Amino acid sequence: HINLPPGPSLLTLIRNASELGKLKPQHLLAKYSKIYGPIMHLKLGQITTFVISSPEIAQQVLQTHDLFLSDRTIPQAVAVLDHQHFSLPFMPACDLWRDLKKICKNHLFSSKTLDASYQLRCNKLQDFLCDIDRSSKRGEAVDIGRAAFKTTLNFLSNTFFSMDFANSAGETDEYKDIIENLVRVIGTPNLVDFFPALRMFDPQGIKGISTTYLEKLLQIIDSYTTNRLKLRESENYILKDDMLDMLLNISQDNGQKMDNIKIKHLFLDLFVAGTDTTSYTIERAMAELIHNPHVMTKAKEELEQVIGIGNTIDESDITKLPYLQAIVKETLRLHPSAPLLLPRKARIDVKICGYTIPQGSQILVNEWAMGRNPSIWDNPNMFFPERFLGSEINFKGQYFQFTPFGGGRRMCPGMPLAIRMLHTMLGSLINSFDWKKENIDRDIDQPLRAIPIRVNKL
Ligand code: HEM
Repeated sequence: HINLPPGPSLLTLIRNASELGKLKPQHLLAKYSKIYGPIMHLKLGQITTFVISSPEIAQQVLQTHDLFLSDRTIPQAVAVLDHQHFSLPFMPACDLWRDLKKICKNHLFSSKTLDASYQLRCNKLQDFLCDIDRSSKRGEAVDIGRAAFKTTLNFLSNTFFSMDFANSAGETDEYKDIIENLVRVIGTPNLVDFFPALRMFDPQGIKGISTTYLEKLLQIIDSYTTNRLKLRESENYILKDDMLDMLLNISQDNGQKMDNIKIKHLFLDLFVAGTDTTSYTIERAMAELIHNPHVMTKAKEELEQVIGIGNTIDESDITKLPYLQAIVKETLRLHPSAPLLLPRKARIDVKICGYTIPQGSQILVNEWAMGRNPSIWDNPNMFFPERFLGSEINFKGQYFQFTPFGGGRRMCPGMPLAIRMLHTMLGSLINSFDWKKENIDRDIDQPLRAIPIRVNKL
């Protein structure tokens, strides 16, 4: 006997489908949750989806039943060029996934590795501030999302390959185009995923777009890997402190664990998962700060006291800056860059709150809706970092009202690097410049353009 929770009928779903043009999926699902409750189901074509929007039920998914709910549904946008077989975020929780996750935890994102590549990121932070200084001298507005994207991309390409990917505005735009298109097509509800018979027709053109951009990025990564392999053949080659040499060493020692194909697909996922999320968070944080000048002032006061006005933030300063940390948390609460986390899939039938989640169904945790729920947060729509001061809530996956990096086995492995990038970039933007919005009538939800004014060091 299968006991499903309530949910909208097929007719309601079809009727509301047109709203998806105006509303994002998480907004529409939040509207449904208000009607049908914190665990509801939607059946469309071959996929039954469960949407969770309460911390207690999120805990059941991300912790209690994590073992059986840790596979993924694979969107067709990912199932091209064999990527589904190698994709860390989308493969099921299989042996290869366990190996890759272990490599991420113990090697790629360990404190030791991140400390070793710290100087490379410092240099990129200086380039970021120089770019903004140039705009400041010209009195020009900065497109914050684009500037943060360029720096995040170069943080990652230096941490991975010891080199800049984006040297010019043209290169930045090329990578931004590739990664934004991939994130968009992977996140777009695709009719083919619900009605596989439509696969041949690719009615929304999603497969075509994702093939084009995945191919481009795989080729770029492949050329860097091939180049490095040639360099490593030389007798006097000195190993670099980056992730590529670390993975090539693992592959040399154990070709079954790691090889060039796995390396290529892994880096692709790390670039796609790491750049858009981090730069979006920086852009939203700056939009909130410019909109809430008293928060900006308080953040500047803390930075002035701890590191001195106009100085650049060091990764080791982060723990001394509780208000800056609270700003990052508050931004992730209101603007989670993965608003529905990533879809999970039930390996077997699982019982939650007396309801059955049948094997094969998809589970979405609506992080966005929980972040704005008035029964969880006082004045949820207010940007109020103070709510996190003196609170033990963090984003490490144990507080289920706030899991912007997910939780359980599938939690984000890039979080330690994301934390370093977010705080140093945001802290330096606040401490080195005053900011004026280019167009005060522009809505807070729109992409941010702001004019920097360099602050003088004391
Ligand atoms: C603000 C920054 C970031 C946010 C908010 C974020 C958020 C997330 C979330 C919500 C998930 C899904 C977790 C789940 O299913 O429970 C995830 C997975 C993942 N993230 Fe991140 N992420 C960020 C940065 C990064 C960075 C910098 C990297 C790597 C360079 C990265 C790599 C990954 C990977 C590989 C996965 C898949 C893990 C798996 O399926 O086992 N992320 N991230």
